[in-house]
Amino acid sequence: MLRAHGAEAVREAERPLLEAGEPLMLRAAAALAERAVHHLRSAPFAPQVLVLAGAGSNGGDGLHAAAILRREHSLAADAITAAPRRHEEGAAALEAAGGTLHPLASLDEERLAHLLCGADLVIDSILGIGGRPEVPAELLPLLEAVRDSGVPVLAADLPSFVDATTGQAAPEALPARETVTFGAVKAGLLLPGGAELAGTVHLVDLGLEEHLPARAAVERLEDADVRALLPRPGRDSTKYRRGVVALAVGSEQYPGAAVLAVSGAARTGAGMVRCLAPQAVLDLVLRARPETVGHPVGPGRAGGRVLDDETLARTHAVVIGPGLPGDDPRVRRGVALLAGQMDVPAEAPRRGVLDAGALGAIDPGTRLCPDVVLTPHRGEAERLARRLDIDPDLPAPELARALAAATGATVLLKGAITLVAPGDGGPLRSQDDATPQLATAGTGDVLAGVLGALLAAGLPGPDAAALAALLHGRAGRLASRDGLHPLVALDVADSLPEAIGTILADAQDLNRGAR
Ligand SMILES: NC(=O)C1=CN([C@@H]2O[C@H](COP(=O)(O)OP(=O)(O)OC[C@H]3O[C@@H](n4cnc5c(N)ncnc54)[C@H](O)[C@@H]3O)[C@@H](O)[C@H]2O)[C@@H](O)CC1
Ligand SMILES: Nc1ncnc2c1ncn2[C@@H]1O[C@H](COP(=O)(O)OP(=O)(O)O)[C@@H](O)[C@H]1O
Ligand SMILES: [K+]
Repeated sequence: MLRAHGAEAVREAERPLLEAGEPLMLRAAAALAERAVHHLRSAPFAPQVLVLAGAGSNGGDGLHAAAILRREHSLAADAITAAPRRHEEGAAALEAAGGTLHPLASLDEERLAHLLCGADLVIDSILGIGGRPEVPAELLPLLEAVRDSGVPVLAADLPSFVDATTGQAAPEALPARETVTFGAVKAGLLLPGGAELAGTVHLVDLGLEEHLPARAAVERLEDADVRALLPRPGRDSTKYRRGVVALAVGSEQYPGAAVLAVSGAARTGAGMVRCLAPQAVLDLVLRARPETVGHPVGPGRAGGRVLDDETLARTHAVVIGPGLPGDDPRVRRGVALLAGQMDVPAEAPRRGVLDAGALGAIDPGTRLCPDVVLTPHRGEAERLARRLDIDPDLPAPELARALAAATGATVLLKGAITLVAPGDGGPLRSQDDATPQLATAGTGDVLAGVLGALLAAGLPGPDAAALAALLHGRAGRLASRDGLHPLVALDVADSLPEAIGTILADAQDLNRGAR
């Protein structure tokens, strides 16, 4: 699991080390220089490095790195000082190593273009964790020139003009090929804004770990977490023990959503998938997925329960919403079931997914638990926020958190980066596994099914949600050959087994699973 921290937590963790006289900046600079050398390994003869240096400690990192590149790697490294002041110690080190510092104010357009023309790598060390997401006017031409030059950028600690805690970024901030981050991954590198600019994140150990708070600000599941979390069938498994998921999905208007959600659940390894839908929808579902257990709903049954007590007691999670109009009786009943407002046996499921049409049934009085996951995209999240008297314009992390706090449910906010705000107030999860090819109708229905299967298997809501986002994203990447070609939603469901298998096989511990 990747654990990221905000600026304050990092400063607090650094404090005791700095007080003990640990040379943190020199360690950071050495690591930065090493990564620069790595990036220049296939550069032409006598490559040149240009450091953009601010006046704070981030500038110090860049200037010391340039000095190390000169002293220890005999590379031509010079700097542009991007603030009226400069980091004096770093500047002295670079000058002592024979480097040149060009004050930005002394460079006209032509001279700047000339410097960039000769550069093989730019190190962005204008601002680090002290940075705010606004670019001063005098720096705009510099950033534009670097961007236009196409020279690869290595960011020191985090891309400049990104908020290390929230990820908010100035629109003019420079995208990096790699970010060499010091001591701890910064939360802003995993959140929308910063994540798009960071490139690959390379963490440098500065010995901060034991001083960081036990609780991260943002977490991200990685392959090893999938292997730890994903339940695998064993010799004593039965279809009931693996988890039974019931999906109230699909209507006359949107029958296909049922096929997609059911396929997502089945392909994730649910023990049994029940589908509660009108007969015409069930016919379609059964043609595509004959293993589905159908429960017809419709005229004459609209007021009554679809699953009897015994069946409900042997169902472990529900998915309500894909392909349902807001006034469908299954929505009202499903939300009431998950909110504990229905007269059902104690074993009836209180965990599940509320998606699409079901999100409209949540009002200020709805109290849910963290094992219920709401799965809005941005538009749905904003509509829900208005109904719950939450500012719909909040940045995504705050919006997800506010919706979770207001409902008690876990909120999975879909997007290029999918955020999960746990209903119990636990650390925000941020998953960046997807491809823009997933931006096509119906892929969200598949996600709801994946999540339903994981909840039915017994995973806690926040883990199930982050894991579903990861598996769905990976399946999307497989189905589109890493974003190369278009996909349709059913391709995503069909790629789930391979996505899962590839992650599990990578651990070479296949014999732990079923044989
Ligand atoms: N504290 C430590 O022990 C270590 C810090 N290190 C580096 O130090 C960095 C933090 O250094 P600083 O606290 O000096 O902060 P920065 O170097 O990030 O920023 C310097 C100052 O610039 C100003 N500023 C912020 N946003 C601005 C904007 N948009 N336009 C113009 N000016 C702006 C602020 O006054 C800020 O304090 C880290 O990111 C890391 O790179 C490393 O050397 C490792 C050790
Ligand atoms: N630009 C994008 N990059 C990566 N993933 C995306 C992008 N746009 C959408 N997605 C993903 O595609 C899915 C779309 O879901 P949703 O909007 O609910 O679609 P639908 O309602 O048509 O099923 C979500 O999982 C979302 O995270
Ligand atoms: K930086």
